[in-house]
Amino acid sequence: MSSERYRNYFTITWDRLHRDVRALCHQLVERDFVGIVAITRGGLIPAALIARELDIRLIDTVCISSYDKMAQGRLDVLKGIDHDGDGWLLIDDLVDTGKTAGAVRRMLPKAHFVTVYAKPDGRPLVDQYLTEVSQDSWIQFPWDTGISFVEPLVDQLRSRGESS
Ligand SMILES: O=P(O)(O)OC[C@H]1O[C@H](OP(=O)(O)OP(=O)(O)O)[C@H](O)[C@@H]1O
Ligand code: HPA
Ligand SMILES: [Mg+2]
Repeated sequence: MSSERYRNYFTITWDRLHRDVRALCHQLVERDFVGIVAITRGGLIPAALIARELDIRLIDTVCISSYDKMAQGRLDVLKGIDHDGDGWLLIDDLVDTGKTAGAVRRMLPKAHFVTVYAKPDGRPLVDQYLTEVSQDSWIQFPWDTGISFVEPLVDQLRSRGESS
């Protein structure tokens, strides 16, 4: 699928991500989980933070490749798992179209599936999420971005010939 369906950026900083994950943990802390299954790669970062908050040491992965930057491609399962997810917490960073979540749900039907961010099309596939993001927004994660210098506005305009 083409990246033209995204019209806005929803930018998440490290600090925002950490606060959001901690808020999600408040909704999970009363439950007992055997362990965590993280969906690579995006699920690995929230999984590590959630494992710390909930004191979970047993962490497994489902390894999936689907998007190439903003373009959705064929979904490849590189590593599956040999149980149905009963008692396990399944974590991804986000659900967008729901294609990845649908495939993992079929593998682990009994897992409790959470994401930090959810777009409307994928939302029904997860048990819990923290923040809803519009379907036409691309979520920019801190591991995909960096801090860079921004030229003062007057200099930007001068170099474009829009100001004296
Ligand atoms: O709901 P969907 O439309 O399937 O999109 C959601 C998936 O896309 C992203 O992973 P991606 O394939 O980009 O790989 P990554 O986790 O390695 O970055 C994200 O981490 C989810 O796993
Ligand atoms: O909005 C998104 N941001 C980052 N990765 C993604 N993979 C699917 N949708 C997204
Ligand atoms: Mg992913």
